[in-house]
Amino acid sequence: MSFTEDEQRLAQPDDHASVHIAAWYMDDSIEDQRLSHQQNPEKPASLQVLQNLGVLYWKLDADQYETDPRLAAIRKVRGYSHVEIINISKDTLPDYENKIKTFYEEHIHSDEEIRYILDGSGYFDVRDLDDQWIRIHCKKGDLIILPEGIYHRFTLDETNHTKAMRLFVGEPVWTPFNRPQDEHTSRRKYLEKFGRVASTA
Ligand SMILES: CSCCC(=O)/C(O)=C/O
Ligand SMILES: [Fe+2]
Repeated sequence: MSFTEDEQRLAQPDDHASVHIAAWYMDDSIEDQRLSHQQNPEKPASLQVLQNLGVLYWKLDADQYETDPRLAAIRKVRGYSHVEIINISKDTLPDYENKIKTFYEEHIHSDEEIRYILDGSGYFDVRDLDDQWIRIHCKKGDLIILPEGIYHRFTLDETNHTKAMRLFVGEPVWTPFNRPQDEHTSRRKYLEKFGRVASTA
């Protein structure tokens, strides 16, 4: 498939120079996962830090998602043929308690995780290369891509509601592989691409 210059430009992730992302290194407290868990003093993580871990980010207009040319270009250029919407709250998500537990287990996937927040908010936590948690506060209009093989988890925040679009290339596979997965092909690929481990292939 070929793309116009316009589509390629529109599909470019936001740049750390022009966009601020709400992300920070977490404290070690085992208090309620929905709290912000900022360190004292706070230790922000820039979009550049996240990009170095393979995380991509766009700020879009969630009120226009059905007609947004930027979202259309991202989907076309990156091949996201599958789209579905998940509405996460006690009243809207079947099997809510189990799902919330599963989302917060540290895991990887064998594909990218692509999430576009249409309403509400929540936290994606990702491990950096020193195994520190970075918490990303995703709100309405945030589209985030976590690369294949990155250790991560998700939780609602204190608003207790996230409505998100989940995108996928082809037939979706949502399977989480809970840590430890150090021998998993996707984990090894991730470390070869973004980590400090030399390729053995
Ligand atoms: C905000 S979408 C729900 C979380 C999810 O799908 C996932 O895979 C978390 O890692
Ligand atoms: Fe996940």
